[in-house]
Order: sequence, then C-alpha cells, then structure tokens
Amino acid sequence: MFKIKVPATTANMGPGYDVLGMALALYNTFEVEQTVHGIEMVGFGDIPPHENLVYKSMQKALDFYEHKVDGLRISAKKINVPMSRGLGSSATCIVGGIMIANKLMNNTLSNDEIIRIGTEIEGHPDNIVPAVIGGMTVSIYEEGTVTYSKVNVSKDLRFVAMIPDFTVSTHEARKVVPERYSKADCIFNIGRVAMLVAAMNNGEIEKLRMATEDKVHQPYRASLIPNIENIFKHAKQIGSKAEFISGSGSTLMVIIDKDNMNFEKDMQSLLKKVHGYWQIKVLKTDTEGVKVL
Ligand SMILES: Nc1ncnc2c1ncn2[C@@H]1O[C@H](COP(=O)(O)OP(=O)(O)OP(=O)(O)O)[C@@H](O)[C@H]1O
Ligand SMILES: N[C@@H](CCO)C(=O)O
Repeated sequence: MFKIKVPATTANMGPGYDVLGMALALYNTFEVEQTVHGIEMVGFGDIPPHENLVYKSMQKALDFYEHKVDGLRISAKKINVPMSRGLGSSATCIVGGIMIANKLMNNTLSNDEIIRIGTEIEGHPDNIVPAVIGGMTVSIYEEGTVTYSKVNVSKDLRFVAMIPDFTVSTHEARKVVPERYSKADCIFNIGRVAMLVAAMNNGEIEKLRMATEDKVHQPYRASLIPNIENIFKHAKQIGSKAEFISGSGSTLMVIIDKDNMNFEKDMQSLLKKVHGYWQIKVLKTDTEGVKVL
C-alpha cells in the first residue's frame, strides 16, 4: 500500500496567466492498494472510473509506457483541496494519477516527464509544475515541452485563501478571456510579471501589490465573483500586501505578513456580511511538491 500526497496550487498570481503558480500547504491524499482483479475507485462520489481524472491520468501514463496493471483500489483519502475553486484541484488529480502510475512502474519517470504528461492533460503548466516540484514557479509550455524555473518566496509571507461556496469551472472561465490585447495591456502585464518574480526573489514585499496587478484575465473574470471589489478593499484596509484571483477563481487570494495575527479574524467578520458562505485558510507555501508516502 502507498499514498500520494499532492499540494494545492494557486495559478496566475495576478499577471502571470498560464505562467506563474505556487504550491500551498493544503493537500489531497490518494491511497493505493493492490487487489486481485479490476480497478476500483473509492471516495470519488458518483464519477464513473473512465471519467475520473485520477484514473484517466494514471491510465495515460501507463499506456504511454505500455505498462499493464490489474487489481488496484484507489481511494480519495484526505480531500482538502476544494473542487473548482481555483486551488488546482484538477492538478492534484492529474499529478496524483501520474504518480500512481510512476510508482507502479518502479519510479521510471523523471520530474520533467511527469510534468510533460500532466501539462498535456491539463493544457497549461502553471498548476502542474508547482504541484510536482513545490514552491513558486515560472513555466513556459511550447511544442509539447515545459521549461520551468523556481522563484524564492519569503518565509515571512502567508497566503490567505478566501474560498466561497460557489464554483467556477476553469473551462468556463477561460471562455471570458479575450483572444487579443492592446500593446499597452501587454506592456502592463510584462512589467508586472517581471516585477513579481524580481520582488519575490529579493523579498521586496512593498512591491507585491503593484506586481500582482493584471489586465489579461482578472478584469474579465471579476464579474464571475460577486463582491470581489468589496473584499479586496477590506483586505487592503486590514493590511494585505497584494490581492488576486486564485487560478480561474472562485477563490480570492491575498498575501499578508506572517505577523499580521488579526487578519483572519477581521476578514472573517467582513465575509460574514457578504452573500454566501466563505471559508478562510491562512496557508504557507509548500516547498517540496508531490510526495509518495
Ligand atoms: N476530489 C476530486 N475527485 C475527482 N475529481 C476531481 C476532484 N477534484 C477535482 N476533480 C476534477 O477536476 C475538475 C475541476 O477542475 P477545474 O480546473 O475546473 O478546477 P480547479 O482545478 O479546482 O481550479 P483551477 O484550475 O482554477 O485552480 C472537476 O470537474 C473534476 O473533474
Ligand atoms: N491559468 C489557468 C489556471 C487555472 O487552471 C487559468 O487561469 O485559466
């Protein structure tokens, strides 16, 4: 028996659409047991096995290497990453499935191979790369190859995920993003992405607010998240350093200093007044990525 523990991820981080992402210390764990015959998926609700992302991803990796398995029970053991909330739940399933295949094939896959297969399934690398290697990452996906690099993240930062009770499907949220941009908007985002990487690497926390601004996807997705302006305004008033939509939403992410002890309680009071139920999680960066236990 073995377990695969995969971190949640926050993609885009404001301006880095499909490029930037970071792993968070919040995990989904899948347990795998050898059985006599057949593949059984336990704890995934009503999803039939052939539509289950963990199963499909495992099978894709096994098929690629023409490896056959029979007799497996895969259980969703600790599912802490909420589905379709912009915290990389799909990447946990994809990376989880590929890692199960890798273990069954005696760990023949390199990280690059796991990332390549995972990105092919997900379509973009920004959740997959940090889910595999941990930390904050920059990734470029071109002609089937993923090139990636890690960014330093200060241990003094905390990432506050405000998770609403409504979902936003990535597939739907990608439809509202335009096909073309003005030169001014491109320059705006190029500057912010470069500044975000530099400011993170140098620990220049005061530059993070400007560096997480975006004109590529957030202005178009904001309408999918009622009260976003109100929530970000309040977060600023109580000391957040930067605010952005996590992945394709619906989670809103803010960056705070680890010493801002009152932030969670103050934010909770505001969120009780806005429509719906919002959960808050104050998270550290995960620095190691997926683990086989
Ligand atoms: N625990 C789970 N069990 C089975 N399938 C899951 C689970 N979590 C996620 N999925 C699959 O992933 C899909 C959600 O992916 P989607 O990309 O919309 O959201 P996300 O990955 O949470 O958000 P983002 O990509 O913006 O971070 C679900 O429809 C389902 O197919
Ligand atoms: N870059 C992706 C992340 C969500 O999977 C998006 O914003 O659509």
